[in-house]
Amino acid sequence: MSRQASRRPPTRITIALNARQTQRAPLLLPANASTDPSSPTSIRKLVFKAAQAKLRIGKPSRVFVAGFGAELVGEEDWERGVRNDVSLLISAGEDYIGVIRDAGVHPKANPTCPIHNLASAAALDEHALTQLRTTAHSLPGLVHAVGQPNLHPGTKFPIGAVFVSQRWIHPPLIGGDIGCGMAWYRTRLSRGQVEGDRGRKVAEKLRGMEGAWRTAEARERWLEDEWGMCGAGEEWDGSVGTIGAGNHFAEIQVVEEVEEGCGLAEGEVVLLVRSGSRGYGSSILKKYTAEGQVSLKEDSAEAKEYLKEHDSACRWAKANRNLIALRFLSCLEPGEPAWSLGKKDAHVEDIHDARTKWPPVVATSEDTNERTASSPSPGIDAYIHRKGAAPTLSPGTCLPLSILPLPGSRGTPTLILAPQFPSSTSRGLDNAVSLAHGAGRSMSRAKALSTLSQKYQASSLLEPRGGKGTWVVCEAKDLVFEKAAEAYKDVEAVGANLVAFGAARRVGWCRARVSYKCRDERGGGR
Ligand SMILES: Nc1nc2c(ncn2[C@@H]2O[C@H](COP(=O)(O)O)[C@@H](O)[C@H]2O)c(=O)[nH]1
Ligand SMILES: [Mn+2]
Repeated sequence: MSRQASRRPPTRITIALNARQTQRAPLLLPANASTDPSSPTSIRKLVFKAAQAKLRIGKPSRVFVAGFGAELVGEEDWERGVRNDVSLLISAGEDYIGVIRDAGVHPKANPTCPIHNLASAAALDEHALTQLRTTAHSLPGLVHAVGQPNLHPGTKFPIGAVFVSQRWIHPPLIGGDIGCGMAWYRTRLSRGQVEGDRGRKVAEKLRGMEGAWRTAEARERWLEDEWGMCGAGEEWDGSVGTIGAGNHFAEIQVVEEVEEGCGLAEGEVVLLVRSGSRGYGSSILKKYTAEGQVSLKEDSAEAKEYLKEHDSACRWAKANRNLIALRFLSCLEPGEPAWSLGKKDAHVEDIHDARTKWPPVVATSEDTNERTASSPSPGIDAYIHRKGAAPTLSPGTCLPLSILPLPGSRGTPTLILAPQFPSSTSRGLDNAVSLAHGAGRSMSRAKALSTLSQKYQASSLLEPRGGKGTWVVCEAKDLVFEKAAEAYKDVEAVGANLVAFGAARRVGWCRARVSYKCRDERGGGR
């Protein structure tokens, strides 16, 4: 077991008999258990062993996810299906028993919901496409679905997808990382200070980013914005200012090329932060899906509460990104007065707001209140659910955001995209006023770990080579491979899809010099 794996918390699941679901038992899965069912240390073996001992099932042979009925067969199924608090039903060979508990989920609820697929044939993942179609046609109230070119499979619902609904809200289509987004922050560093071997020195300076920031009072103050407090209590607020798991990162990038007037300048050094609402967002998702429900009726008390909490988590996520940036920039630019004040306003951010009018109304800068001729009818209230996608309109004003980042991976470029609203896309309606917010995975984490750890020495993935790559701070060995550049789709192809569709223009690109994921702050070096 690696040192890092032993430090990761175990996954809490429940196992139950498929044939008699009242017979159940809790089970803790160690972090180093493998999702590969053929491995001697597989989760499947642990689950079967526990089922024999605790549930007294003679010959367990099949496993289903309770409430969904999805069978866990291959490695990808195990990787997607096993999460904290999931209930697995163990079968002795019989088919899944039980109703699909999702409130309002009917296979033909929406047979006519239009689906726009922005991905080219080369990037298509059949499983993700099936999830996109099934979701669009089964959840109530969906009026529009979009597969972005970063489309890839999720546990049940796809990632890199946008779903627009009326009268219904579907929290799982947003997921647990509510408000996950990106922001570029200006730095005062010059290109020369981060180029080549100097990048290593910059990486060395990045310390003190892990763990709680300052005191509980300081964190509470940080979580106050123009609308008041968005703090969620110490259990969650303790992690504000930390990057967290998943594909989150903070990266020092040089703007290699950019069109004038976009808000970034060629040659400048920027910090790109990607993070979300950490444990707070996932606690909200859990709360509203605890009974296995997927859909909330817009006028229900639950839906109203969810929206309130969703908005608060979006504000929390934004405060989190700002604080991460503060922590980084105060290492890099000690004494910089703007940073000692805390918040620096020179940044571009994708802002999440679920509510909108449908069809969307793209405002012009001349008059943000007047509808453009392109919007065919006064909109009706709708909800845009984005997972792995970013909005292209600023909430409130409905003005187009000038630029959005499209990060590839720690070793490949981040494209600078300008959202477009041509009539060929019905003024942004076809792509649901959203763009892919990353290249997306081409390999599951498990596959990346098993194949890339055979192919590369970890150290070779942590340094730039031949003008490519970046200095990487990633002191968790598994993550070196799971997040290697090869585990992601080709960002240029994903960007080209968006451009070909008419959803964006490529106005420039950045290359990372230092990419920060996590540091072992208990004394270990790289
Ligand atoms: N520039 C970087 N891009 C990265 C890194 N790790 C992942 N990524 C890209 O961003 C998205 C993350 O999206 P998510 O919704 O899956 O969180 C991912 O698809 C990659 O394309 C990185 O270290 N640097
Ligand atoms: Mn996220």
